[in-house]
Amino acid sequence: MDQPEHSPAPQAAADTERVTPKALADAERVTPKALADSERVTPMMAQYIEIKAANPGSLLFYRMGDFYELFLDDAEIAARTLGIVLTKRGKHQGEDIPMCGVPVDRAEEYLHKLIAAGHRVAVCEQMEPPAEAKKRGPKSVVKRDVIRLVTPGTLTEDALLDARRENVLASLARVRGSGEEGDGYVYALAFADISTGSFRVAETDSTRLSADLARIEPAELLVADAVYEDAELRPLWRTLPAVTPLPKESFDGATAGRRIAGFFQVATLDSFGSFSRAELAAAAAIVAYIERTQLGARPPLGRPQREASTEAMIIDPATRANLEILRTTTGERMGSLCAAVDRTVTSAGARLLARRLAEPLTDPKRIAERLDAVECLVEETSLRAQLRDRLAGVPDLARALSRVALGRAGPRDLAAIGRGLKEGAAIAGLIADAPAPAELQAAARALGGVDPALAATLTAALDDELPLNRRDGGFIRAGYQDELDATRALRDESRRVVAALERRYVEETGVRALKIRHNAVLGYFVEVSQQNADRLREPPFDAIFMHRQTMAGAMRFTSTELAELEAKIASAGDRALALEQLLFDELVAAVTAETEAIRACAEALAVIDVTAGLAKLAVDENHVRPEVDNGLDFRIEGGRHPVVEQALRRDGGPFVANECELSPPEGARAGRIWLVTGPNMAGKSTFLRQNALIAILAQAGAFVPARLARIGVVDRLFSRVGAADDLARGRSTFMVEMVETAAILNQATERSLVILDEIGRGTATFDGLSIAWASLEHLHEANRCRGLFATHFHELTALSQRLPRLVNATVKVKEWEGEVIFLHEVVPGAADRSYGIQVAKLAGLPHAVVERARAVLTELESADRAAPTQRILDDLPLFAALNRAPPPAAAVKADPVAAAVKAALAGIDPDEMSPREALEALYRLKAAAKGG
Ligand SMILES: Nc1ncnc2c1ncn2[C@@H]1O[C@H](COP(=O)(O)OP(=O)(O)OP(=O)(O)O)[C@@H](O)[C@H]1O
Repeated sequence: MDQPEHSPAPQAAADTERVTPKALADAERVTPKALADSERVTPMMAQYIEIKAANPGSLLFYRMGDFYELFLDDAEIAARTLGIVLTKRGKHQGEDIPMCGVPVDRAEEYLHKLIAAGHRVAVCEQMEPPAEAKKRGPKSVVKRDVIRLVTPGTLTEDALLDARRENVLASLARVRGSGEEGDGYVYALAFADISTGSFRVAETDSTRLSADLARIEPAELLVADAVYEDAELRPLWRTLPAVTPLPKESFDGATAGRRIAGFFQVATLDSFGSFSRAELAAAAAIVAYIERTQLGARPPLGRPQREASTEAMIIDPATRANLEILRTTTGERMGSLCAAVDRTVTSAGARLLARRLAEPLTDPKRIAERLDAVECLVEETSLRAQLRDRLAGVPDLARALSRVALGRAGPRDLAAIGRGLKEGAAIAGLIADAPAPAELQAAARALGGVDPALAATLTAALDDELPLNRRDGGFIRAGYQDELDATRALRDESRRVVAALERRYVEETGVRALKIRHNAVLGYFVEVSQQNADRLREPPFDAIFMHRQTMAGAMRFTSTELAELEAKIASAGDRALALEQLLFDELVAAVTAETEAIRACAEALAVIDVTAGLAKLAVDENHVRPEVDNGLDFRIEGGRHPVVEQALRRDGGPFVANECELSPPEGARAGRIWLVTGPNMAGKSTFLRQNALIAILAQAGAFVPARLARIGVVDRLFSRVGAADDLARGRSTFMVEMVETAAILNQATERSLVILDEIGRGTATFDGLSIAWASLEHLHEANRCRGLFATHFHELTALSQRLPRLVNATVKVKEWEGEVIFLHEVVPGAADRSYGIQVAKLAGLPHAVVERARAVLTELESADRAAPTQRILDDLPLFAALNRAPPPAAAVKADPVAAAVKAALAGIDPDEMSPREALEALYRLKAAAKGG
């Protein structure tokens, strides 16, 4: 059948309804009512202005026919961001009105670009057909309303989302606290992903706020106006993609509980567990914002889960960036820890894995539960393979469910839920037959929580090939409903009757080129060429055919018979479509009734996918189960860097495994610090990072790239590796380095793991050496943390004489015919030189520069480099600055000089000495103090 020849002209309305530029520009300043009353404003513009003013801060997508139009500033912003043509729509008082438009069927693509560029968009739809408006009079405008605010944190469409990344909306509440700590405020974060339904709350404080935000990675953060304006916090906003200030009422503690209860349709929050005032305020702000942006539609949010502040390993933003946990420093997934260990086969699995890596656990019991599950699937090879096979066919249940709940679903979303539930049931069966540990059993139970009849109904109701939109119809399977089948048969039969009628007319008139066609304006009509038209206008045919339209070269007619047939076809087609819409609503209702159970099912599938993926990784990459307990050990044997190892393998090179022992020495109550020296390019940074990554993997519940790993839970992980400017915050490279070092020295505890790479490098040698020296002493004596400290200041190795838990380690190299060969092997001891010049030569520095550098180095080395170090060690114990008790007795005992002086003093009795004997004793003491 022919398509309609043209659709109603989308621009027609704009042509007739003139826009007043000044009025539009004033839209946010002048009351809409006043403007609407003004005679300069057409009814359409009055409507536009009113809607624009009601949605400040958003670009307005104003629906006109097949386009969303933008006007004035909105148009200029959109045209610039989207790279589309900016046109003009009329003039007023000499001013042009800028305008641009995007076609409705490509709106998602443009929305995506605008949101990614940090804008928010109010989508304004026509709420009635234009014909309806006409009935109210020629000047009436089509009713329009904003049906949704699209913001970075409230997206649900697949086209707008990254399948493998969560899209988190967070809110930060601040209330006055009673405690003296920090800045006197209590903070809480609430964070939800409305595309999947997760919803959590956690308390935080001013010192760990940035670490928590880095962990949560919100796409959009909501804060109260006053918090937004806080000068102390402002720099933090710049690190986030979008921050939305809201009036303080959104965070009002008095109404928070009621608002949350209202959203979840419960009378009280008692069954939700207990929440602090700040937590309630944060959760209420999220709920209110969702209601505002979704205009009443309710996404399938789970009840807010409360997180204890000690639940996750704290990792500050700099450490996350340095260790490239979810993304590399250049922002790509490829090359990150997450990409290297991800073997999941579903996007929900990939999202959960990223979340687990972003927040490793600190409770050995929960870590062991995850590890038990991974271990089970490491051993059960065939179960693992079967699970992964099944999982590969599981669609993104959570996101489909969210669209269903928000009324944005198409037939494919419903089918995805049906398919997901069916696969889920099969997966639950596989696990039930296996000796599965608690975590997998719990997941299998969740999979069994959905009524199997739902999946059966969805499969029976929905066709195999489905249209994208419900309004297109044609998605209900034949045989599902008798009434629909009968109506469709009538519709299709009628079409055959049209074809038969056409054949009959051809025979009766003898006009072979006669056609029955269809368009939106005329409906069905008979069309013949101009030459044949006269035949139909003569008796006897003029009694049958009535002239409708003359075209260039063709003439159109209708007949009573055709009109009757048309009515029958149209009504059957409409009725079939209407029946399908009813059935669609019924299916939506059936799915919505099971929201909680389906969400639990989606989560369980993600858990199984992550577990099976980690098991596959462990087998493929030869990872082992780490032992994680509440002690202070950190012993890694045969440790490897998961990312570098895989990269080297691609290039055909072997990775050299290394040991790391930071456990407390016999009798000590704090762990060790390794001082790693070694030539450039030897592998110091790789070694440092690999141990941090092993800690993250172990506490996330994954097997680790090592032969053995025993780890006492790490509460906070710090790393200062490499240096980068933070020009946005006005900090130089060295300043950034010092700010990060300060945070470590102020916050690291005995339970922490600290990775410091070449601190003090960014300033003059002696300044740098002194800072590195004092920092190392502080870490050892005050923080007492486990740590790895890589440096090119060889002078620091002398400190191990004085600091009992400091161990020197170096990365081995071989020198051969003046060239340096990297062995990448970490061994006890100190490096004697840097081989910087050899590395520079390898890098292709001009020959003349290399030779000159060698000469300068020889000069410099002839000066005695050890002397100043020895003096600091002997005469200036920097720990005195710590204002703490003297070094422990063990340290004194270990120092032969101190022991000799002590022994000499013990043999002296001043009351029994002559002046000469006293003078001799003094000389002996002086000699002993010099180590002589
Ligand atoms: N254990 C290892 N086995 C094999 N190759 C390694 C190993 N460790 C490092 N490498 C290789 O050596 C390169 C240099 O490593 P890395 O950057 O860690 O050196 P570095 O000692 O920190 O150097 P610099 O002091 O110049 O910063 C890496 O890119 C990697 O390819």
